Amino acid sequence: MTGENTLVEVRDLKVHFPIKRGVLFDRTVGHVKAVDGVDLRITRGRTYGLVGESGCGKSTLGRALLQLTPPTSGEVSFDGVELTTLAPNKLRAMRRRMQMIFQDPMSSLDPRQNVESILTEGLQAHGIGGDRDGRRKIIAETLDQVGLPRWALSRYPHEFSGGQRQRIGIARALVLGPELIVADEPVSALDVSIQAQVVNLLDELQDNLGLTYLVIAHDLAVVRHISDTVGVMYLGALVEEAPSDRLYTEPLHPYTRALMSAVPVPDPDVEDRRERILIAGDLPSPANPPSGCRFHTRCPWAQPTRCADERPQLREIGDSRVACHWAEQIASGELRPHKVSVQITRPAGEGEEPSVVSAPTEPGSFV
Ligand SMILES: Nc1ncnc2c1ncn2[C@@H]1O[C@H](COP(=O)(O)OP(=O)(O)OP(=O)(O)O)[C@@H](O)[C@H]1O
Repeated sequence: MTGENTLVEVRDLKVHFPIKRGVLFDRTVGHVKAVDGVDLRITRGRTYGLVGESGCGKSTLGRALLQLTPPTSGEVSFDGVELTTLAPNKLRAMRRRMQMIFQDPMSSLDPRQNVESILTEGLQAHGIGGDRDGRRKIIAETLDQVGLPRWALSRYPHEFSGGQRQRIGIARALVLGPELIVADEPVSALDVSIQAQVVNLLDELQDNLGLTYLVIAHDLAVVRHISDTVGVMYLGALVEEAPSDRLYTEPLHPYTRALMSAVPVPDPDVEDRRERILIAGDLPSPANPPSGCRFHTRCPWAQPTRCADERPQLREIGDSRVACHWAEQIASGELRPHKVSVQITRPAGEGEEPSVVSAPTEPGSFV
């Protein structure tokens, strides 16, 4: 049952894209299983961060949640209303309450429209604000909220810096008074110095307006700062979900452990001696995912039983949810990793190049 504070609930969501072949007649020869059975809940007023490497299905999940990409199966409820079966006119009205922010505002903003026109468009489409004066009032408030000056209204997207353009993108979403914002890589196109400003703005807007966020990012640092809960995706499915701090201090799934081991540590001494878990092999194709646990082909802890033939479901361990048959035994050290390289970066001495030393892992050395 949907809890009182749950704004979004996703159940067994799948998005399979057909792979077509043929010159005269399109033949479906397979499916890219971009999202393949995701369950998650987003609490009202909170931020859910979604991480995972490129191609794991994060953007497709975000778009399917907003019904911008039609799901193949599964359910998405928003404030208790099932979206997947909603009549198009009702869905349109619902869309005002769910907005999206994109990675690259330059490609998502029409270069021929000035800022006023960009912000007016949505208001008109949804019949918000009444007459011109009413709309202007809403737009002026929105500009204040995102920290853009009034003179911005008559300017065009190319006249702004990357950070300011992202503020325009945020204003375009905000002007409609949404409750949920799906932010797909909101800062990854920006200079590092600007990223923090935009992340802080999103934080501030959440505090002031009670917004709920789904933030999609490959950068674990961005997600950690902003998220209450983080979900880790691998090949179309969640492998772990936990309160943000818990995920970073006690990752339980082997894939999460590997991702975390790649995050730089601010202390240079620790950083120099930091061990990295290297995941073997390439990301398998989502058109032909491995049987059983999708990660078993690359997992340093893969076991001869269960992993290859039994797909692990997300199950609760403490306040995390983990899709690994062996999570407890891995956490306790009972199971040791195998055939893994640990990489230690040695700092360069004077006149030397920094060197990377790879060595076979002592069993359990990074448990
Ligand atoms: N419209 C589409 N038609 C066919 N395949 C698609 C389509 N959109 C995405 N895919 C495929 O689905 C998989 C997941 O893509 P998606 O963009 O959701 O991943 P992602 O984790 O957001 O990656 P990135 O960060 O690179 O965008 C990829 O293999 C991608 O090629």
